[in-house]
Amino acid sequence: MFDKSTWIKLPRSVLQGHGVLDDLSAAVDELYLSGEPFLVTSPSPNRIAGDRVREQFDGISSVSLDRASFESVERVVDAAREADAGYLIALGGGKPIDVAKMASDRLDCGFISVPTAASHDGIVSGRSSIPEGDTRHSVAADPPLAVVADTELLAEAPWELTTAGCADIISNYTAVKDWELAHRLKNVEYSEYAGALSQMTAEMLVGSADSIKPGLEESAWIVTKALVSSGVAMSIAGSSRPASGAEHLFSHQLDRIAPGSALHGHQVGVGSIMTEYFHSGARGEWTDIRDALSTMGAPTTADELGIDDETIIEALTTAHEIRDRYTILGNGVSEEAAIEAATITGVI
Ligand SMILES: NC(=O)C1=CN([C@@H]2O[C@H](COP(=O)(O)OP(=O)(O)OC[C@H]3O[C@@H](n4cnc5c(N)ncnc54)[C@H](O)[C@@H]3O)[C@@H](O)[C@H]2O)C=CC1
Ligand SMILES: O=C(CO)COP(=O)(O)O
Ligand SMILES: [Zn+2]
Repeated sequence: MFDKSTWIKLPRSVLQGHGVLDDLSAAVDELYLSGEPFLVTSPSPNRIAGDRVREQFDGISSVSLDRASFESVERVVDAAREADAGYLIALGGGKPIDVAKMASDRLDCGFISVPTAASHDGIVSGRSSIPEGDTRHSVAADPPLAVVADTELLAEAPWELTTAGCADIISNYTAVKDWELAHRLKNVEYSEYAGALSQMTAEMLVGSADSIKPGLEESAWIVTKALVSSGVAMSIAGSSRPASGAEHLFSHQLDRIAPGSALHGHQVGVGSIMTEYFHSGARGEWTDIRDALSTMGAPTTADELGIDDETIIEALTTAHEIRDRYTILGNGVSEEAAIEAATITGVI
């Protein structure tokens, strides 16, 4: 008997372009939702674009969060219940979007993703990435019902947020290699479609590197398209595997031991240089990853991340502990091997 089955969940609408934030209520109308909207945001996005949302949804209740945590999810669930919300609107970077994604799952309602930064590929994905104690949970949740990505707003965000988005996409190269490795060695389920889409997304972004420059709205356009595509790859896979390998484990570990030091995308980019070295050796493709990051203005060294060498080595040697996800790090790299990789690649 043929017993395979899959359920791919994707957004119904993706609006991307200049000024589309003002079409948010029209996009919501198209979804035939019932009940009141509830806004989930964080301080800077709220200051920058909160009023443009409030103008379209009279009297909308909201919560502004400082961090992504299970406690923040509970706060949103309680406040949204109190406001009798029918659906959530997530406005901001990766953190409010991840929290709203998980809260909407708990509340059994939909949410709309309104990114204010092209900084991460969780804009569209059906995963929520939430730290807790010594681990990091990649929680299955429904993807947004709609995504409203205003390239005018995204282009006005600090440039480093856009370079973080570029680096989150470039890290797909090593994430896919880790996934293939886990498939070969551990029989982890692998999707050719999701793997190919994720890799192609990284290749297309690198191919457009010359058009990714500060002050160009087209940059926000190109990067956001790539972030959407990478999120779709995660939805096809039903896992963050296509976009999250050992370089993400390294970044999650940095979040634990050096919280708030650097942006998620920048950390995974630097991680990718070193994990590519582990995959293919001194003459391997790590130089391509480093050069692509550097062309787009993303950090390639510990110094540029603002993190000291010892912390980089600690994160690299302990990254495999953060979650049960087989990668090139296997059961852990030794301190000597980590120092050699970080030194040869110029990270430290
Ligand atoms: N669920 C998923 O599939 C994925 C989740 N993530 C998660 O997303 C998070 C990383 O996303 P980030 O956006 O880097 O984090 P973030 O939400 O903390 O944003 C970074 C900073 O940029 C500020 N910001 C956002 N938009 C701005 C604007 N227009 N102008 C000025 N400041 C602005 C925020 O207030 C914050 O201080 C991590 O927690 C990561 O684990 C990342 C990728 C995929
Ligand atoms: O950041 C991600 C993809 O870019 C996904 O996050 P996780 O590593 O938590 O699954
Ligand atoms: Zn990421």
